[in-house]
Amino acid sequence: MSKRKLLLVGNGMAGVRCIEEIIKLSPDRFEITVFGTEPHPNYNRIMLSSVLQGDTSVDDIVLNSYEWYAENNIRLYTGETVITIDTEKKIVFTDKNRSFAYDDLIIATGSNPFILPLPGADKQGVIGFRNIEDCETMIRAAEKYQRAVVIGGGLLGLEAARGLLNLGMEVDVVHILDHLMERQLDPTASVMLKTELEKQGMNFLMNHHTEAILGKKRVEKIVFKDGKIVKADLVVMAVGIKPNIALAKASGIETNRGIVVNDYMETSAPDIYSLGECAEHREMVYGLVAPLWEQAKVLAKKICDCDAEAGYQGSILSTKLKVSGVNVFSAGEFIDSSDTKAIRVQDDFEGVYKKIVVRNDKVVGAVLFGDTTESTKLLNMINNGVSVAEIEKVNILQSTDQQTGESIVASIADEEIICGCNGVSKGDIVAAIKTNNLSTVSEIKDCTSASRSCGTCKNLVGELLEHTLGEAFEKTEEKETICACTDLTHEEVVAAIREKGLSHTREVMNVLGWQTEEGCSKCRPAINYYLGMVHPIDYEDERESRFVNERMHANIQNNGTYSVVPRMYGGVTNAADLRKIADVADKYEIPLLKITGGQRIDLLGVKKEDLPGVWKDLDMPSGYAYGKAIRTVKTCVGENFCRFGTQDSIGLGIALEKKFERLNTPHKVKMGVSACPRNCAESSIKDVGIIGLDGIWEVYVGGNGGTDLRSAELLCKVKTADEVLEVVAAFLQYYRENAKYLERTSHWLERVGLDHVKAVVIDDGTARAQLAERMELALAALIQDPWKDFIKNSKKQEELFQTTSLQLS
Ligand SMILES: Cc1cc2nc3c(=O)[nH]c(=O)nc-3n(C[C@H](O)[C@H](O)[C@H](O)COP(=O)(O)OP(=O)(O)OC[C@H]3O[C@@H](n4cnc5c(N)ncnc54)[C@H](O)[C@@H]3O)c2cc1C
Ligand SMILES: NC(=O)c1ccc[n+]([C@@H]2O[C@H](COP(=O)([O-])OP(=O)(O)OC[C@H]3O[C@@H](n4cnc5c(N)ncnc54)[C@H](O)[C@@H]3O)[C@@H](O)[C@H]2O)c1
Ligand code: SF4
Ligand code: FES
Repeated sequence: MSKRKLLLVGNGMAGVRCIEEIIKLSPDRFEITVFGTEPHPNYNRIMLSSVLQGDTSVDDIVLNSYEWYAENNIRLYTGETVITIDTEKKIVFTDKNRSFAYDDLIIATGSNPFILPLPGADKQGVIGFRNIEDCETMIRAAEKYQRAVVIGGGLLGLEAARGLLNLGMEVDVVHILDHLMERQLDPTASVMLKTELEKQGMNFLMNHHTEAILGKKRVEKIVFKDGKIVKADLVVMAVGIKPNIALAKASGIETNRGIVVNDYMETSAPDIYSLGECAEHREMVYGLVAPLWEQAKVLAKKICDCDAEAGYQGSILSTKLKVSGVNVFSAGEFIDSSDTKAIRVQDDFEGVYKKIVVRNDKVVGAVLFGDTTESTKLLNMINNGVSVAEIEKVNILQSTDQQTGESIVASIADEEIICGCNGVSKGDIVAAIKTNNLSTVSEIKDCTSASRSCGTCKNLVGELLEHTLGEAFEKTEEKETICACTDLTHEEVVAAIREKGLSHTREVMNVLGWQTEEGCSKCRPAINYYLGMVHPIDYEDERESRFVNERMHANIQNNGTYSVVPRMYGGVTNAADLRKIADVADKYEIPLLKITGGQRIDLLGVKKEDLPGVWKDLDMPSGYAYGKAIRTVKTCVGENFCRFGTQDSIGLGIALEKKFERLNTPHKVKMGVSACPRNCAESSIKDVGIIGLDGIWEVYVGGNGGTDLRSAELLCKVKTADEVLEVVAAFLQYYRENAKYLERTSHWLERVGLDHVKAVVIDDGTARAQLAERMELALAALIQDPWKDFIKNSKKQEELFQTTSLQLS
């Protein structure tokens, strides 16, 4: 039976979550294609506040990597916007003049920030806060400018303001009303919040109505209705959001504030569904993630023809402010009304305020400030309409452990939600712990998604783990296992491979009692690496256990094309190679040639089916730009041409690259060789960096120029290039044998310490010689260049391009 074509418009949190649910229910039912305007895979938008506040990086908030799409056979078009839908012919049209037919279509286009239509709102430096680009704009502005104004004292405005303060800016928050977060807090909590944030350095302009934004090209000042003026180098508008309904409207689908859907997320057009912030259900549009998870489950069941039961019934909203040092929670109806009664506890000494709102003996809303321990319990009471008639009212506001000495998790029912951000219940977590023998919070995160987003439920998840494991908890908590498929750590798996002589992946999994049949995308590449490292001569690399870029020998790009980087030893090229590259670029219409940071030429935008032809015509070795392997050796000009040069940096760089090329390592390894301390090859931020002085080479290790910037540390000084090669061989072999898979040299060195590495690699001559010997063995066993191997081997071509037949001319 041919698969139905499922198109998702909107590569964001709601849409992709729905695809995940669909794949769980019916993995082979659909041929899936996803379009996203943003040039990124799906990421955790919630965490942008944490990125801005410096608590995490953009790389760490990716929810579904490009590999995930490839592994699930999902065609992804990033940077491409669907502009209209022909609902009769069932075709979508994109801004790249392409059209795609569908059987089923999901619209999950989210929201746009509301930008106040003020004079001057189009000036440079006036932005919303919605995506990675906005976040990066703020980070860049903070490097150059001093004064930021955030308009809007809601959740987003306050989280943005905290981030800008962390970035060193002075921040004014302009709020139109008397009270901050009036949509979530009562006046008492709001005043306490303002006091706390003022202590943190935020300045508030309450009751201020912005009239205009002034400045030449860039914003310089803002003016208020009362004539007051404040200086501003950056203005962030956080005054609410508008559902993004442009596509639905342009396509004749019924819209109101959002895209109108029924309880099964069906729109007015046949086979078109909608969910997330763009959808309007029973006259409600939501601006938080919890409702989206419920909608995603219902829609996945509907679209897979499973019983979607009563459908989506709407959600009760709850929020937590993500500003460090401030605990604020709000849920349901938090303002008193004539038919409600409230229980309040206020402790001005401790800065704690708790209020619950009760109607007809049922909790219908709550506000907590200062101590939010009870948030999960209260949210579940609200969601489940629990009667409090028989409960001593004030006890509801006390931790269960204060009353009974027991952890709060004991009193939570199985169906109650522990992680609101990801919709994970206590029952889900307990079942995951028991079925998969989970022993850490991080394993629970991998397995269930609980604590994957804002992280405020982490403590509760930890308590639940402790409660579920009981006696066993202490013993296992600190252990960092490879993944949820096993209880074993990286070190234990490597030791077992050595001791038991295990020689292939299946054997490792069977003998070591893996809890899943096929392993997962974390353990399979790791086992494959460890087997190759332990048995360099006999082990046959398992291509299917490698990440998609390594399987393809090229880097997949955000539009589904590939980038190809040929090797240029030491960053040195010649006229013949440049001519070949130019001819290949012309022949295959390669849209972009770019010099990389490692001094190589990157051919970007190569079509998958052109890869073999490109490799054949280039007739150059692979630069391994896609591999967990030795990447580039960057060199400076050195003594041959530079007047400061003391040594032959190019010669040494080429020798290093030729010696170690194609070597598999736990993570990528970059090197640099400079011929004087001016360090033009940036040796001090390389995994291995060499700096030449008169008659001496200094060898530095553990540097990193990426997200976790780290200076390399001096390992040793040697006199000759041969000694450099020997020391580097010993260092790399020690790293290969002892680091965890996917651990960069910088993290590994921080974990084990430079002194330890020096003691083995430098001070102990015997150990160094043995390491260098084992390195020689590994180098001798290296396969030939993968591109050359590939163009000669038709079986490999078939495997690689299962669906595309290739003719090599
Ligand atoms: C900084 C910040 C912090 C937040 N913190 C929290 C929090 O702590 N808790 C919480 O519950 N919620 C929070 N939210 C809200 C939460 O992120 C959203 O509710 C959620 O992302 C909505 O998901 P969505 O898929 O509906 O929309 P989005 O995640 O916005 O995804 C929609 C995607 O569709 C794309 N798109 C739009 N039109 C088209 C088109 N025509 N063609 C192709 N692609 C298109 C958009 O570019 C976008 O990438 C926060 C939001 C922000 C901005
Ligand atoms: N922690 C979280 O849960 C979290 C964090 C960030 C964003 N979000 C979500 O993202 C969305 C956007 O957040 P938001 O804070 O922009 O929306 P919001 O609607 O919650 O708050 C906007 C605030 O701006 C104020 N405002 C409106 N017009 C104004 C004006 N002219 N001048 C000054 N103030 C004005 C409003 O009074 C309101 O308090 C919301 O759906 C929110 O729930 C949630
Ligand atoms: S590092 Fe020194 S020798 Fe090398 S190019 Fe720069 S200045 Fe010249
Ligand atoms: S509540 Fe936010 S990650 Fe769990």
